[in-house]
Amino acid sequence: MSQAQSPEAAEPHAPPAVRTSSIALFLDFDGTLVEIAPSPEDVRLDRRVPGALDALRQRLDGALALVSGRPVAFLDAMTAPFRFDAAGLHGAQIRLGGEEAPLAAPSEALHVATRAMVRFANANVGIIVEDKRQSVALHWRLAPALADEALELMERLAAEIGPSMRLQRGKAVAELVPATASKGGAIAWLMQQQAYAGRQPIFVGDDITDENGFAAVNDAGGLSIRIGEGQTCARHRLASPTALHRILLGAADGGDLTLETFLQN
Ligand SMILES: O=P(O)(O)OC[C@H]1O[C@H](O[C@H]2O[C@H](CO)[C@@H](O)[C@H](O)[C@H]2O)[C@H](O)[C@@H](O)[C@@H]1O
Repeated sequence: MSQAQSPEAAEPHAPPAVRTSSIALFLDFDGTLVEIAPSPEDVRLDRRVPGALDALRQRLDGALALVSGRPVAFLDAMTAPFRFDAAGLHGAQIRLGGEEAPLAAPSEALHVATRAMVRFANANVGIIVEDKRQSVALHWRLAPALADEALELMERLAAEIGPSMRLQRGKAVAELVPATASKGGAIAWLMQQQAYAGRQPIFVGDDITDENGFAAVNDAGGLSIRIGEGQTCARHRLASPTALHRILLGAADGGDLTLETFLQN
């Protein structure tokens, strides 16, 4: 793994000291556990990974969570038959120990915005609307020439909705997300809960949506790891989801599970 370069992390960072048993592991999904695919429903998770995550969760006494822009139900479908602690919808939805706080119903303003997004998608081949109820995404990966127009639409819709929602950019996507939700906030909250408290967090992500998660683990003295290229405040990098799978499968198979395990790849 290489050291990441960023404005705030230009110097190489030594890994923080850590006890073997004291890790809390947070994993993003798209671009991290699975390769980016042409459209949201095309992703495939290596079938060895769910079982490996379950084994790791046991080794970590439960301190393992998925932190994603996807709904928790989607993550469950991907990792079946296992269900993990999860922060879905960029932190708007949290399930801990099987318990999930109820989500507020989406607002009428979000419905209005969703209809505008659907009209835009119907008029433009390759544009996809992903309606996750409390959060709605507009994808242009299959219509890259429409990126500027799609983003302008999303900026306008976010402004029309007002302060209850914020615009979250991602890889060939922009989403309307509840304004109070963030991956960093979700990780910080989980770190205060019994299974996680007192451990050193590791967060692996790949995207602009993961940056405040990286910042949260940096603040907590943990390990931030970005998959792939791009400016980041993560302090370390891995090349690909496959490189992460190697680490997870090796650790699940009884290999080392320390901060160094993540840094030696
Ligand atoms: O937080 P994540 O787990 O990384 O989720 C972020 C968004 O990922 C998905 O979109 C991205 O992946 C798609 C499948 O590879 C790809 O087609 C798309 O271009 C990417 O932006 C997902 O569809 C979104 O709901 C997530 O918020």
